[in-house]
Order: sequence, then C-alpha cells, then structure tokens
Amino acid sequence: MSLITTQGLTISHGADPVLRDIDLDIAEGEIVTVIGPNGSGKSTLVRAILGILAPSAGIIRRKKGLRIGYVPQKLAIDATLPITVRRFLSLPTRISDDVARQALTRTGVQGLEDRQMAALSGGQLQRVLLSRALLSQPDILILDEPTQGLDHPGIAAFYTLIEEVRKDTGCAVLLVSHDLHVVMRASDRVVCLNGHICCQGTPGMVQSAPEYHALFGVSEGGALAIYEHHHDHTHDHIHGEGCTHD
Ligand SMILES: Nc1ncnc2c1ncn2[C@@H]1O[C@H](COP(=O)(O)OP(=O)(O)OP(=O)(O)O)[C@@H](O)[C@H]1O
Repeated sequence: MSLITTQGLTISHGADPVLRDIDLDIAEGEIVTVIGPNGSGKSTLVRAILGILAPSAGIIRRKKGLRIGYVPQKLAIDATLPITVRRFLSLPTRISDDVARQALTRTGVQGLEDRQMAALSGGQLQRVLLSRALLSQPDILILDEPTQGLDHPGIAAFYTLIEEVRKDTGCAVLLVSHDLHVVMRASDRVVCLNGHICCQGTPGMVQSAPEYHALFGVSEGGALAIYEHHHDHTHDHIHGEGCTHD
C-alpha cells in the first residue's frame, strides 16, 4: 500500500521550477534513497512531502492519518540557550523518563539524558534526533542527509541502525544521501534527482546499469562521485524519464 504518492509534482522558488514532474511512490516498509548533486532539489522534495512547501503544479497524496517522523539535516541550536537531551525529547510532547530512556537505548545513545544538545558529537546528535522522530511511532521516517559530517564507520553504523529500525517497526524510510556505497547496500530503491527524476530502480538495477556508471562516474571516487554527475547521456531503459538536460 502506498504511503506517499506524488504525480507531476512541480515546485518553484519564485518563477523557476526547482523540481519538475516528479512521480514518486513510497510503499509501506520501503527504504527509498534520493541521491543527486548539490542543488538538485533533494531538500525541496523532502519539504514538499512534509507539507512545508506547496506544489506549483501536480499533487501529493498521503495515506490518511499518515505519521511522519522527520530527522532534519541540521538543527539550529543556540549554544547560549541550554537544553538537555532529556528536555529536547519532551518537545513538543512531554514524555516520561522511561519512554525517554527507551528511545535513547533504541538508537544506541543511552545515558545521554543530561547532556547539553549543543555538546553532542555529530553521530550522537543524529541518533538523538532519530530517537525523537521515532517517538510518534511513524509510518515513515524522513531523513535529510542524516550522515553529513560522520566518518565512514559512523555512516555505516547509522545505516545499520536505520535498517534495524525498519525491521523492528516496519516503518518506511525516505533518505536523502550522498553516501552512494552504503546507499546501495541499504536501500530497496534509489531515486536519482536532478531537478527531475533522472532514473530510479532497485540498487541492483541501478548499479549494474552502464548508465549508473555514466551518471555517477563510479570509481574509487565512491561516495564523492555523485558530485561528478554527468549529463551527456541517456538512460531511459532504467525506470525513469531519462535525462533530458545537458
Ligand atoms: N527558499 C528558497 N528560495 C529560493 N531558492 C531556493 C530556496 N530553497 C532552495 N532554493 C533553490 O532550489 C534549488 C534546490 O535546492 P535544494 O536545497 O532542494 O537542493 P539539494 O539537492 O537539497 O542541495 P544540497 O545537496 O546542496 O543540500 C537550489 O538551486 C536552491 O538554491
């Protein structure tokens, strides 16, 4: 069953569309990863799905009563305004100490209750944000570049955690990521965005397609290859619309 469907979704900031004609379907329990170069509209897509940005054309359908758990790209924490992890977890809905303890244990950061949010490491912060997102028992977790700033072991550990959470709770996951290698391992489906959907498919399909190699310049460059997104190609036979840009 579909949790979120977009059809012909177009989002504009001002006059120019940033995203064009996005047809996307996210099913229950699916891990979908959106990859694309800087400025390709990944965060814009997430914000549209969250309902923060209104479409200038097309539609977004959400399953009735859909619960979304959102893990933002970063958190603007004012270092001069102290807030502990425990208090942060109780915003906006107050939770018991037991629930807070369980939530932190679930994501492997037990015992951090009394720490200041501003004092957490990047990896700890991501896990605390994930703990909070899971409190509402979401049908879908949406994570915007959750592993930015983490080292390779940290990235791999975070993806393993996401897979465990999916297994335990059955929630779907929509991830925005630049970490191509781990993305390939952890995702059911990869969507390549560059203002429109260039291509999408299972990691196996995408990875074995010559178009994938052309798209991402896959080499030892690995995780950074996404920034070398090449546009002088077509790849219509992967499920997608083909890249019409140059
Ligand atoms: N509020 C806004 N007003 C005007 N333009 C915006 C706004 N937000 C985003 N944009 C523009 O929309 C385009 C897509 O931005 P978006 O943040 O969605 O890209 P992204 O793929 O998430 O990039 P990155 O990988 O750098 O985070 C960019 O050209 C950006 O400058």
